[in-house]
Amino acid sequence: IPINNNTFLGEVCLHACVYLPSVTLCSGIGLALCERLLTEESQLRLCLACRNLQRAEAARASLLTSHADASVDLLHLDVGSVQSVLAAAQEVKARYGRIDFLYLNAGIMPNPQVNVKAFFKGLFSWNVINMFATAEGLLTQQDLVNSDGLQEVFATNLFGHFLLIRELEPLLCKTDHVSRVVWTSSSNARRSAFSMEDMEHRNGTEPYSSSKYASDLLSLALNRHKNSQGLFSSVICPGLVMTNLTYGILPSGFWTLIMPIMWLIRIFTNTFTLTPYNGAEALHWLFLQKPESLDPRAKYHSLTSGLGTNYTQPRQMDIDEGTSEVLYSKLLELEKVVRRTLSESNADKESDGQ
Ligand SMILES: NC(=O)C1=CN([C@@H]2O[C@H](COP(=O)(O)OP(=O)(O)OC[C@H]3O[C@@H](n4cnc5c(N)ncnc54)[C@H](OP(=O)(O)O)[C@@H]3O)[C@@H](O)[C@H]2O)C=CC1
Ligand SMILES: CC(C)=CCC[C@@H](C)[C@H]1CC[C@H]2C3=C(CC[C@]12C)[C@@]1(C)CCC(=O)[C@@H](C)[C@@H]1CC3
Repeated sequence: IPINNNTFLGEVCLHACVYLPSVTLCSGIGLALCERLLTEESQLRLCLACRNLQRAEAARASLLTSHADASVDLLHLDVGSVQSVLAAAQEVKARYGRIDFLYLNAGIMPNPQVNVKAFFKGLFSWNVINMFATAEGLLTQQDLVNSDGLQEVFATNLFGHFLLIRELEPLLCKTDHVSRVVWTSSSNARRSAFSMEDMEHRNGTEPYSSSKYASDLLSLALNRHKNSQGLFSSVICPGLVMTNLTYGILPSGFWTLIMPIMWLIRIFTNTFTLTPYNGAEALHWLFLQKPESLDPRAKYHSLTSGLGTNYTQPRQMDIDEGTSEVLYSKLLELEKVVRRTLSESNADKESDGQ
């Protein structure tokens, strides 16, 4: 089945398996991306990996409404749980022979707090555009420890994805085939929010910013280690998109009030993509690119002009090889620890059951 006009996947392919770790019920950047990919290439085989199968079923139904012949599989995956990631990866390996695209889209920002004073100070400063694009200095979150003993934001936004890639290496790293992983990072990613001594961000108040910076570093390391095995990694920022994540930052009535202002600001700020469709621009654009033509040090931004035209722009990330290598080694170490802990606790459960 010819799957698209781009040569990087080969002229003929049995099926393209595009794998998406999260989709929100009839909304969100993940679902918008699925819509756009199916519009681009109806022969794709999508697998929606979601923690809530009811919502996943609804997302699937909405995709099939507009693409009746599409092939859309579902998979249960809570990317914030080690056990769930391992089980989901087993299932993927049993179902599919290869993966062309792995979109790492799941992300959380729990208990966000806006620094109102900093917002009004920023509003009347030269930094105002940057503040609206990155929320630098505006947002803090309260993180929790999950049942694996990991910080929840780190586990969901970074480590679960890392573990998934590690587990899926047999499908992603094939010498005769090119695979792609795409991280939905953020322009909120900031070097100063990340500390190698505290990569889980146990002691800070910006776990979201820290986890997104870590994903930027990890993508660089993955390219260094895996390009020779046919795996290519890229990073995007969708801009400011109105989704559940953003609505969760302020009370809903407040958003209704400021929405007209947001649309007004959008005329001057191309990072205000606002709709999930626009936010998925860079994800969709990457789907059409040859991996060798991409810059491993660039973050690809979805942007929308004042006139409403969508485009993708690469911007250099504030990352370096040395730091990315140290993070990669630390993640491999942590992987060993969580695997050992999990097998010990499974052994304990078995002996308790006997
Ligand atoms: N909105 C924005 O302005 C920006 C968003 N981003 C990033 O874009 C990505 C998508 O977010 P967005 O669409 O905005 O927000 P949504 O909250 O709409 O989507 C986040 C998705 O992640 C899923 N998810 C969260 N935790 C898990 C988990 N443990 N296991 C599996 N899936 C999970 C959610 O599932 P469920 O449906 O079950 O809740 C949801 O579908 C995130 O990584 C976010 O950080 C980056 C920059 C800006
Ligand atoms: C009136 C008050 C006190 C605040 C209203 C505006 C902010 C809530 C708003 C300004 C910049 C926005 C922003 C994001 C969320 C909402 C803002 C803080 C993001 C953090 C959402 C998630 C991301 O990853 C970023 C890229 C966004 C950057 C800008």
